Amino acid sequence: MGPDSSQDAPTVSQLGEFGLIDRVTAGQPQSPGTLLGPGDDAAVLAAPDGRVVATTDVLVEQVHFRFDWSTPHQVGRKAVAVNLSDIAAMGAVPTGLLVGLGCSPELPTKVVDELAGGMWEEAQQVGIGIIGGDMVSATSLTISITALGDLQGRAPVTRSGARPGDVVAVAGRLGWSAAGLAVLGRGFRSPVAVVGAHRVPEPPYGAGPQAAVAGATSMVDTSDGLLADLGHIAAASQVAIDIRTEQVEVPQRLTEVASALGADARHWVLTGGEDQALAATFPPSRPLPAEWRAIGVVAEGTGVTVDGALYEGSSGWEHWR
Ligand SMILES: Nc1ncnc2c1ncn2[C@@H]1O[C@H](COP(=O)(O)OP(=O)(O)O)[C@@H](O)[C@H]1O
Ligand SMILES: Cc1ncc(C[n+]2csc(CCOP(=O)(O)OP(=O)(O)O)c2C)c(N)n1
Ligand SMILES: [Mg+2]
Ligand SMILES: [Mg+2]
Ligand SMILES: [Mg+2]
Repeated sequence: MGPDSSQDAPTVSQLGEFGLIDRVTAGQPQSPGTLLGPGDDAAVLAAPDGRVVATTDVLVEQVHFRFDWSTPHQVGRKAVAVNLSDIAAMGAVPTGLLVGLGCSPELPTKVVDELAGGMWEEAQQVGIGIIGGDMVSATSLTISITALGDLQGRAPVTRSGARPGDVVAVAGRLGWSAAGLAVLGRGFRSPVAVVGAHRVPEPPYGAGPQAAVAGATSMVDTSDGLLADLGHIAAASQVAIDIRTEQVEVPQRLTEVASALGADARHWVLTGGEDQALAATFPPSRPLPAEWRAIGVVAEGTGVTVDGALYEGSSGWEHWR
Protein backbone atom coordinates (compact mmCIF):
# COMPACT_ATOMS: atom_id res chain seq x y z
CA MET A 1 0.00 0.00 0.00
CA GLY A 2 1.50 3.37 -0.97
CA PRO A 3 1.62 6.33 1.38
CA ASP A 4 -1.22 8.12 -0.41
CA SER A 5 -3.75 5.32 -0.08
CA SER A 6 -2.81 4.76 3.60
CA GLN A 7 -3.46 8.47 4.22
CA ASP A 8 -7.10 7.94 3.29
CA ALA A 9 -7.35 4.34 4.56
CA PRO A 10 -11.00 3.77 5.49
CA THR A 11 -10.42 1.09 8.15
CA VAL A 12 -7.89 0.60 10.90
CA SER A 13 -6.73 -2.74 9.44
CA GLN A 14 -5.92 -1.06 6.14
CA LEU A 15 -3.82 1.55 7.92
CA GLY A 16 -2.20 -0.97 10.27
CA GLU A 17 -1.07 -0.73 13.87
CA PHE A 18 1.94 1.52 13.31
CA GLY A 19 0.21 3.65 10.70
CA LEU A 20 -2.55 4.24 13.21
CA ILE A 21 -0.12 5.14 15.99
CA ASP A 22 1.69 7.56 13.67
CA ARG A 23 -1.63 9.09 12.75
CA VAL A 24 -2.80 9.79 16.31
CA THR A 25 0.58 11.00 17.55
CA ALA A 26 1.67 13.15 14.59
CA GLY A 27 1.48 16.89 15.11
CA GLN A 28 0.26 16.74 18.70
CA PRO A 29 1.80 19.11 21.25
CA GLN A 30 4.24 17.79 23.83
CA SER A 31 2.56 17.29 27.20
CA PRO A 32 4.24 19.58 29.77
CA GLY A 33 6.81 17.74 31.89
CA THR A 34 7.27 14.96 29.32
CA LEU A 35 10.97 14.21 29.02
CA LEU A 36 10.34 11.47 26.43
CA GLY A 37 7.03 11.19 24.59
CA PRO A 38 5.33 8.50 22.50
CA GLY A 39 7.51 6.31 20.26
CA ASP A 40 9.81 4.46 22.65
CA ASP A 41 9.09 1.45 24.88
CA ALA A 42 7.79 3.82 27.55
CA ALA A 43 7.46 7.55 28.12
CA VAL A 44 9.45 9.48 30.71
CA LEU A 45 7.61 12.09 32.72
CA ALA A 46 8.92 14.51 35.34
CA ALA A 47 7.44 14.00 38.80
CA PRO A 48 7.74 17.44 40.42
CA ASP A 49 6.41 16.31 43.81
CA GLY A 50 8.50 13.13 43.94
CA ARG A 51 5.31 11.05 44.27
CA VAL A 52 3.09 10.01 41.32
CA VAL A 53 -0.70 9.67 41.47
CA ALA A 54 -1.91 6.96 39.02
CA THR A 55 -5.41 5.78 38.11
CA THR A 56 -7.07 3.76 35.32
CA ASP A 57 -10.65 3.63 34.06
CA VAL A 58 -11.79 1.42 31.19
CA LEU A 59 -14.72 2.26 28.90
CA VAL A 60 -16.38 -0.39 26.72
CA GLU A 61 -18.79 0.18 23.82
CA GLN A 62 -22.42 -0.65 24.76
CA VAL A 63 -21.50 -0.61 28.47
CA HIS A 64 -20.16 2.95 28.85
CA PHE A 65 -21.14 4.54 25.54
CA ARG A 66 -23.00 3.94 22.30
CA PHE A 67 -22.13 5.51 18.97
CA ASP A 68 -25.80 6.05 18.18
CA TRP A 69 -25.98 8.22 21.34
CA SER A 70 -22.58 9.93 21.30
CA THR A 71 -20.05 10.94 18.65
CA PRO A 72 -16.53 9.49 18.82
CA HIS A 73 -15.29 12.97 19.76
CA GLN A 74 -17.68 13.07 22.75
CA VAL A 75 -16.66 9.53 23.78
CA GLY A 76 -13.00 10.57 23.66
CA ARG A 77 -13.69 13.59 25.87
CA LYS A 78 -15.67 11.50 28.37
CA ALA A 79 -13.02 8.77 28.54
CA VAL A 80 -10.44 11.37 29.55
CA ALA A 81 -12.82 13.27 31.87
CA VAL A 82 -13.69 10.20 33.98
CA ASN A 83 -9.98 9.58 34.54
CA LEU A 84 -9.12 13.21 35.29
CA SER A 85 -11.90 13.32 37.90
CA ASP A 86 -10.21 10.46 39.79
CA ILE A 87 -6.98 12.49 39.85
CA ALA A 88 -8.92 15.53 41.14
CA ALA A 89 -10.58 13.33 43.79
CA MET A 90 -7.15 12.72 45.32
CA GLY A 91 -6.58 16.48 45.53
CA ALA A 92 -4.01 16.20 42.75
CA VAL A 93 -3.47 17.88 39.38
CA PRO A 94 -3.07 15.74 36.25
CA THR A 95 0.29 15.52 34.48
CA GLY A 96 -0.19 13.04 31.62
CA LEU A 97 -2.33 10.33 30.04
CA LEU A 98 -1.68 6.87 28.58
CA VAL A 99 -4.37 5.62 26.18
CA GLY A 100 -5.07 1.96 25.35
CA LEU A 101 -7.44 1.39 22.46
CA GLY A 102 -8.91 -1.93 21.34
CA CYS A 103 -10.97 -1.85 18.16
CA SER A 104 -12.22 -4.09 15.39
CA PRO A 105 -10.29 -4.24 12.08
CA GLU A 106 -13.32 -2.81 10.25
CA LEU A 107 -13.46 0.37 12.36
CA PRO A 108 -13.11 3.42 10.09
CA THR A 109 -9.87 5.29 10.76
CA LYS A 110 -11.95 8.46 11.02
CA VAL A 111 -13.50 7.14 14.27
CA VAL A 112 -10.04 6.75 15.80
CA ASP A 113 -9.10 10.24 14.60
CA GLU A 114 -12.19 11.69 16.26
CA LEU A 115 -11.76 9.70 19.50
CA ALA A 116 -8.17 10.93 19.74
CA GLY A 117 -9.31 14.47 18.92
CA GLY A 118 -11.84 14.39 21.78
CA MET A 119 -9.24 13.00 24.17
CA TRP A 120 -6.79 15.74 23.28
CA GLU A 121 -9.45 18.42 23.62
CA GLU A 122 -10.36 17.34 27.17
CA ALA A 123 -6.70 16.87 28.12
CA GLN A 124 -5.85 20.34 26.88
CA GLN A 125 -8.55 21.82 29.12
CA VAL A 126 -6.25 20.98 32.02
CA GLY A 127 -3.06 21.70 30.09
CA ILE A 128 -1.82 18.13 29.64
CA GLY A 129 -1.52 15.63 26.80
CA ILE A 130 -1.27 11.96 25.84
CA ILE A 131 2.25 10.65 26.48
CA GLY A 132 1.78 7.08 25.27
CA GLY A 133 -0.59 4.19 24.81
CA ASP A 134 -1.35 1.00 22.95
CA MET A 135 -3.47 -0.12 19.98
CA VAL A 136 -4.84 -3.66 19.67
CA SER A 137 -7.48 -5.60 17.78
CA ALA A 138 -10.63 -6.26 19.83
CA THR A 139 -14.21 -7.44 19.31
CA SER A 140 -15.75 -4.55 21.31
CA LEU A 141 -14.37 -1.05 21.12
CA THR A 142 -12.51 -0.64 24.42
CA ILE A 143 -10.72 2.42 25.78
CA SER A 144 -8.41 2.06 28.75
CA ILE A 145 -6.93 5.30 30.02
CA THR A 146 -4.33 5.76 32.72
CA ALA A 147 -4.06 9.24 34.16
CA LEU A 148 -1.01 10.37 36.12
CA GLY A 149 -1.01 13.25 38.55
CA ASP A 150 0.94 15.35 41.00
CA LEU A 151 0.11 16.23 44.60
CA GLN A 152 1.99 19.55 44.59
CA GLY A 153 3.45 18.83 48.01
CA ARG A 154 0.11 18.11 49.69
CA ALA A 155 -1.09 14.91 51.37
CA PRO A 156 -3.43 12.82 49.17
CA VAL A 157 -7.10 13.18 50.15
CA THR A 158 -8.16 9.55 50.63
CA ARG A 159 -11.51 7.88 51.23
CA SER A 160 -10.57 6.98 54.80
CA GLY A 161 -10.17 10.27 56.65
CA ALA A 162 -13.77 11.34 57.33
CA ARG A 163 -14.49 12.01 61.03
CA PRO A 164 -17.74 12.27 63.00
CA GLY A 165 -18.81 15.90 63.01
CA ASP A 166 -17.42 16.64 59.53
CA VAL A 167 -19.58 18.33 56.91
CA VAL A 168 -20.33 16.39 53.69
CA ALA A 169 -20.14 18.61 50.60
CA VAL A 170 -20.20 18.33 46.81
CA ALA A 171 -18.78 20.26 43.87
CA GLY A 172 -20.13 19.86 40.35
CA ARG A 173 -23.40 18.69 38.88
CA LEU A 174 -25.49 15.77 40.18
CA GLY A 175 -28.22 13.88 38.31
CA TRP A 176 -27.68 15.50 34.92
CA SER A 177 -25.95 12.54 33.29
CA ALA A 178 -28.56 10.08 34.62
CA ALA A 179 -31.31 12.31 33.24
CA GLY A 180 -29.56 12.33 29.86
CA LEU A 181 -29.14 8.56 29.95
CA ALA A 182 -32.87 8.16 30.70
CA VAL A 183 -33.76 10.47 27.80
CA LEU A 184 -31.48 8.63 25.38
CA GLY A 185 -32.72 5.26 26.66
CA ARG A 186 -36.28 6.25 25.72
CA GLY A 187 -35.15 7.10 22.20
CA PHE A 188 -35.16 10.91 22.55
CA ARG A 189 -32.27 13.26 21.71
CA SER A 190 -33.32 16.31 23.72
CA PRO A 191 -33.33 18.33 25.94
CA VAL A 192 -29.73 18.89 24.96
CA ALA A 193 -28.84 20.20 28.45
CA VAL A 194 -29.17 16.73 29.97
CA VAL A 195 -28.21 14.68 26.91
CA GLY A 196 -25.07 16.80 26.55
CA ALA A 197 -24.25 16.24 30.24
CA HIS A 198 -24.43 12.49 29.68
CA ARG A 199 -22.29 12.62 26.54
CA VAL A 200 -19.57 14.78 28.06
CA PRO A 201 -19.40 15.27 31.84
CA GLU A 202 -17.97 18.51 33.23
CA PRO A 203 -16.01 17.46 36.31
CA PRO A 204 -15.07 20.38 38.58
CA TYR A 205 -11.35 19.71 38.08
CA GLY A 206 -10.16 22.66 40.16
CA ALA A 207 -12.36 21.76 43.13
CA GLY A 208 -10.23 18.72 44.03
CA PRO A 209 -7.00 20.55 44.78
CA GLN A 210 -9.12 23.37 46.24
CA ALA A 211 -10.66 20.91 48.73
CA ALA A 212 -7.23 19.52 49.61
CA VAL A 213 -5.91 23.02 50.35
CA ALA A 214 -9.02 23.71 52.46
CA GLY A 215 -8.33 20.67 54.64
CA ALA A 216 -10.83 18.12 53.25
CA THR A 217 -10.62 14.95 55.35
CA SER A 218 -11.85 12.57 52.60
CA MET A 219 -12.88 12.80 48.95
CA VAL A 220 -14.28 10.68 46.09
CA ASP A 221 -15.54 11.38 42.57
CA THR A 222 -19.14 10.37 41.87
CA SER A 223 -18.87 7.93 38.97
CA ASP A 224 -21.39 5.31 40.19
CA GLY A 225 -23.79 7.64 42.06
CA LEU A 226 -23.59 10.03 45.03
CA LEU A 227 -24.92 7.57 47.64
CA ALA A 228 -22.91 4.64 46.28
CA ASP A 229 -19.67 6.64 46.18
CA LEU A 230 -20.25 8.17 49.64
CA GLY A 231 -20.66 4.55 50.74
CA HIS A 232 -16.98 4.06 49.90
CA ILE A 233 -16.04 6.97 52.19
CA ALA A 234 -18.30 5.68 54.97
CA ALA A 235 -16.79 2.18 54.73
CA ALA A 236 -13.16 3.28 54.43
CA SER A 237 -13.50 5.87 57.22
CA GLN A 238 -15.67 3.65 59.44
CA VAL A 239 -18.24 6.40 59.89
CA ALA A 240 -21.91 7.00 59.09
CA ILE A 241 -22.94 9.61 56.52
CA ASP A 242 -26.37 11.25 56.50
CA ILE A 243 -27.53 13.26 53.50
CA ARG A 244 -30.03 16.03 54.28
CA THR A 245 -32.37 16.38 51.34
CA GLU A 246 -33.31 19.94 52.27
CA GLN A 247 -29.68 20.81 51.49
CA VAL A 248 -29.59 18.89 48.17
CA GLU A 249 -30.70 21.01 45.24
CA VAL A 250 -32.84 19.23 42.63
CA PRO A 251 -32.46 21.48 39.57
CA GLN A 252 -35.72 22.65 37.97
CA ARG A 253 -34.48 21.34 34.58
CA LEU A 254 -34.20 17.81 35.99
CA THR A 255 -37.64 18.02 37.60
CA GLU A 256 -39.11 18.97 34.21
CA VAL A 257 -37.36 16.10 32.40
CA ALA A 258 -38.37 13.64 35.12
CA SER A 259 -42.03 14.63 34.97
CA ALA A 260 -42.01 14.23 31.15
CA LEU A 261 -40.57 10.72 31.54
CA GLY A 262 -42.50 9.70 34.66
CA ALA A 263 -39.17 9.45 36.50
CA ASP A 264 -37.86 10.78 39.82
CA ALA A 265 -35.40 13.70 39.59
CA ARG A 266 -34.31 13.33 43.22
CA HIS A 267 -33.38 9.71 42.53
CA TRP A 268 -31.14 10.86 39.65
CA VAL A 269 -29.45 13.43 41.92
CA LEU A 270 -28.84 10.93 44.73
CA THR A 271 -27.92 7.82 42.71
CA GLY A 272 -27.16 8.79 39.09
CA GLY A 273 -23.54 8.19 38.10
CA GLU A 274 -21.23 9.70 35.50
CA ASP A 275 -21.51 13.39 36.39
CA GLN A 276 -18.05 13.01 37.94
CA ALA A 277 -18.95 15.51 40.65
CA LEU A 278 -16.63 15.49 43.67
CA ALA A 279 -17.92 14.61 47.14
CA ALA A 280 -15.80 15.31 50.21
CA THR A 281 -15.90 15.78 53.95
CA PHE A 282 -14.60 18.90 55.68
CA PRO A 283 -13.97 19.79 59.33
CA PRO A 284 -17.00 21.81 60.51
CA SER A 285 -14.93 24.69 61.89
CA ARG A 286 -13.98 26.28 58.56
CA PRO A 287 -16.01 27.77 55.68
CA LEU A 288 -16.29 25.54 52.59
CA PRO A 289 -14.18 26.51 49.58
CA ALA A 290 -15.94 28.44 46.80
CA GLU A 291 -17.10 25.60 44.55
CA TRP A 292 -18.41 23.42 47.37
CA ARG A 293 -21.91 23.14 48.88
CA ALA A 294 -22.90 21.28 52.07
CA ILE A 295 -25.30 18.34 51.67
CA GLY A 296 -25.01 16.37 54.90
CA VAL A 297 -23.06 15.32 57.96
CA VAL A 298 -20.70 12.62 59.19
CA ALA A 299 -21.58 10.78 62.42
CA GLU A 300 -20.41 7.76 64.35
CA GLY A 301 -21.72 4.49 62.92
CA THR A 302 -21.76 2.85 59.49
CA GLY A 303 -23.42 3.28 56.12
CA VAL A 304 -25.14 6.07 54.21
CA THR A 305 -28.62 7.35 55.07
CA VAL A 306 -30.90 9.99 53.58
CA ASP A 307 -32.68 12.13 56.22
CA GLY A 308 -31.79 9.47 58.76
CA ALA A 309 -33.32 6.56 56.83
CA LEU A 310 -31.80 3.85 54.64
CA TYR A 311 -32.35 4.64 50.95
CA GLU A 312 -34.92 2.44 49.23
CA GLY A 313 -33.58 0.93 46.02
CA SER A 314 -30.19 0.92 44.34
CA SER A 315 -27.75 3.59 45.48
CA GLY A 316 -25.83 3.55 42.19
CA TRP A 317 -24.34 1.69 39.25
CA GLU A 318 -22.71 -1.71 39.73
CA HIS A 319 -21.23 -3.74 36.87
CA TRP A 320 -22.68 -7.23 36.41
CA ARG A 321 -25.87 -6.34 38.31
N1 LIG B 1 -7.89 -4.97 38.35
C1 LIG B 1 -7.56 -4.24 39.42
N2 LIG B 1 -6.39 -4.44 40.05
C2 LIG B 1 -6.06 -3.71 41.13
N3 LIG B 1 -6.81 -2.75 41.64
C3 LIG B 1 -7.98 -2.50 41.04
C4 LIG B 1 -8.43 -3.24 39.91
N4 LIG B 1 -9.64 -2.77 39.54
C5 LIG B 1 -9.94 -1.78 40.41
N5 LIG B 1 -8.95 -1.62 41.32
C6 LIG B 1 -8.92 -0.65 42.39
O1 LIG B 1 -10.09 -0.69 43.16
C7 LIG B 1 -10.47 0.62 43.61
C8 LIG B 1 -11.92 0.87 43.27
O2 LIG B 1 -12.07 0.87 41.86
P1 LIG B 1 -13.22 1.74 41.20
O3 LIG B 1 -14.51 1.53 41.91
O4 LIG B 1 -13.21 1.50 39.73
O5 LIG B 1 -12.69 3.21 41.49
P2 LIG B 1 -13.24 4.53 40.81
O6 LIG B 1 -14.76 4.46 40.96
O7 LIG B 1 -12.62 5.62 41.63
O8 LIG B 1 -12.82 4.54 39.39
C9 LIG B 1 -9.50 1.57 42.96
O9 LIG B 1 -8.48 1.89 43.89
C10 LIG B 1 -8.92 0.76 41.83
O10 LIG B 1 -7.63 1.17 41.47
C1 LIG C 1 -24.79 2.58 26.81
C2 LIG C 1 -24.72 2.94 28.27
N1 LIG C 1 -25.44 2.24 29.15
C3 LIG C 1 -25.37 2.54 30.47
C4 LIG C 1 -24.59 3.58 30.91
C5 LIG C 1 -24.55 3.92 32.38
N2 LIG C 1 -23.29 3.61 33.03
C6 LIG C 1 -22.33 2.84 32.49
S1 LIG C 1 -20.98 2.70 33.47
C7 LIG C 1 -21.68 3.65 34.68
C8 LIG C 1 -20.98 3.93 36.00
C9 LIG C 1 -19.55 4.34 35.93
O1 LIG C 1 -18.72 3.40 35.31
P1 LIG C 1 -17.55 2.61 36.04
O2 LIG C 1 -16.89 1.78 35.01
O3 LIG C 1 -18.10 1.90 37.26
O4 LIG C 1 -16.62 3.80 36.47
P2 LIG C 1 -15.71 3.94 37.78
O5 LIG C 1 -16.65 3.89 38.98
O6 LIG C 1 -14.73 2.80 37.78
O7 LIG C 1 -15.05 5.26 37.63
C10 LIG C 1 -22.95 4.08 34.30
C11 LIG C 1 -23.86 4.91 35.13
C12 LIG C 1 -23.85 4.29 29.93
N3 LIG C 1 -23.02 5.29 30.24
N4 LIG C 1 -23.95 3.96 28.62
MG1 LIG D 1 -12.61 2.83 38.23
MG1 LIG E 1 -13.34 6.26 38.15
MG1 LIG F 1 -13.30 7.42 41.63
